Amino acid sequence: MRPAWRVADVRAAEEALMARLPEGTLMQRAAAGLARRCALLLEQVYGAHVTLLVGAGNNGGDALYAGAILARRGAAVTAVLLDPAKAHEEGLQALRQQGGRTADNPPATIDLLVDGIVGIGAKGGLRDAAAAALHKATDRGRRPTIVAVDVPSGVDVDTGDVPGKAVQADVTVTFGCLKPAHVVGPAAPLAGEVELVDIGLRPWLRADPAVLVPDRADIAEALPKHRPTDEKYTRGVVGVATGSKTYPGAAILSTAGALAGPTGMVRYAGTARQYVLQAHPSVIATDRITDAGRVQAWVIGSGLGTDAAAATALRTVLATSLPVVLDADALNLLVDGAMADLMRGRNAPMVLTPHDREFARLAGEAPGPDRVAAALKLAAHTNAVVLLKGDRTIVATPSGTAYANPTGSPALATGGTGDVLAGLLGSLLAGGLRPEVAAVTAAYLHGLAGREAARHGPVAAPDVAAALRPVLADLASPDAAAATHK
Ligand SMILES: NC(=O)C1=CN([C@@H]2O[C@H](COP(=O)(O)OP(=O)(O)OC[C@H]3O[C@@H](n4cnc5c(N)ncnc54)[C@H](OP(=O)(O)O)[C@@H]3O)[C@@H](O)[C@H]2O)[C@@H](O)CC1
Ligand SMILES: Nc1ncnc2c1ncn2[C@@H]1O[C@H](COP(=O)(O)OP(=O)(O)O)[C@@H](O)[C@H]1O
Ligand SMILES: [K+]
Repeated sequence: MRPAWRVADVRAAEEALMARLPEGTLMQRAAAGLARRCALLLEQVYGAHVTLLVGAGNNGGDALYAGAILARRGAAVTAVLLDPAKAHEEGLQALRQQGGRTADNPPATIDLLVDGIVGIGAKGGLRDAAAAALHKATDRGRRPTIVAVDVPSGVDVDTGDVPGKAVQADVTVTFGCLKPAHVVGPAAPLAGEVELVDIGLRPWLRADPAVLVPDRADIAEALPKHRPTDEKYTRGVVGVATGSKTYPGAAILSTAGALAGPTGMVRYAGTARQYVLQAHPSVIATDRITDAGRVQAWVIGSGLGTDAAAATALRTVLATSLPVVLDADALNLLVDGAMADLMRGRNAPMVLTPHDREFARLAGEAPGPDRVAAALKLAAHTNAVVLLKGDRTIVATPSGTAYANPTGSPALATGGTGDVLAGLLGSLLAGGLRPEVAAVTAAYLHGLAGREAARHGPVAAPDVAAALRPVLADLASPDAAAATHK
């Protein structure tokens, strides 16, 4: 897992580390890493045109020192100082010593633009002067490559919110550790590719990380391995109570998701039985949950409806002592609080899988700018693991741990993909994974499947279910456990 820390924790670690080092050491380390990446992005450093947007703090200092290194190697470096009186003095001196210059406006030619406007000291969206300079530097025939220093300026570093104008970077070079804005919320895609430069901070980061990001090896390790002694029941059986006469597609899609998972059998219980059997002959299907036979976990909700029969189905599932995935209409049925006693009485794990509108109905308010905090709050309140869907799906546990999925793809923004996710998640739960591990694994695989499906053209939900197979095959290959997230 790759951890991300909040600003206050980064500041505390920085202070502890700086106390043992000569002044300026950390900035030198940061600037060296930044300059190295900038040089790699330029075809040739000598003669390249580099512009630095330099703000009032140390973020601008990093940019100036990196600019000095590039200028020493022959780049034509121009610094646009957004607040000349507050620009990092020693950094500016270093740049000038290497032949760099300052200008009021971005020059006509820019190969590489370095965003040193603001880093972890940011408050609110980009200020007008910074936004205007950014506009002048980027709104031109050939947009320069943009490297953000530490974070793309204008984002909220702790939440990943983007409250106003912000930089869209191609690459972000960050120092010491990841921050939440690199991995959650609308800020994450603005960071582009994120490179973490080691400045020696890690041993001093003593607080719990704000959020954890799984990589490929984590997922490969979490997946249950088939054993030669296995038979269908030892691999776990998942029960799927989804769909209805009105929405049979949801039943087909959630069972498709479940069939791609690790369990040895999928049981379906509901009024879309005939449709499910037609689509998936290996499913054992009944009309009612009470007739379904033994399972190790239930998935309930997608396309179920919210009528009396749906409420009875939900009560039946909640009354079991089995792990349960609550999706879509099952979440809507929880809103009026009629099931609150049943929820409270449960010892077995529950995973709630809301999208933003379902979250708002359930929590009484939209997730808002801090999606991690919102998901954690609902998880604590319901004593369930919450999987809050989105580009960077969040998984939050009642005990306060949060994960951010890195594999999301906009290709998944199409009807029915959530049903596939719920089925897969149920299978992972029935396969014996802890609920948060099942949720993180399902979101990761689902995102990869969205990407895989998108390689072949426009994506519909059945394509995502089908793409889970090559994705799982790839992960199960012997070298997957050693690989890191690409
Ligand atoms: N931590 C570490 O280990 C290391 C940290 N390092 C580096 O230091 C950086 C943090 O530096 P920092 O503390 O000086 O703050 P920083 O982000 O430059 O911002 C300061 C100024 O920006 C302004 N400003 C605020 N909001 C704004 C907005 N929305 N739009 C425009 N401007 C805005 C505001 O100005 P003011 O209000 O004062 O006029 C404020 O004073 C960090 O990100 C990393 O790059 C590395 O060198 C080494 C190791
Ligand atoms: N822009 C996006 N980028 C990445 N993933 C997305 C995006 N939009 C939606 N998704 C994913 O697609 C799925 C949609 O689920 P959901 O909203 O429940 O759809 P449905 O109810 O139609 O099945 C979720 O897994 C969500 O994380
Ligand atoms: K920046």
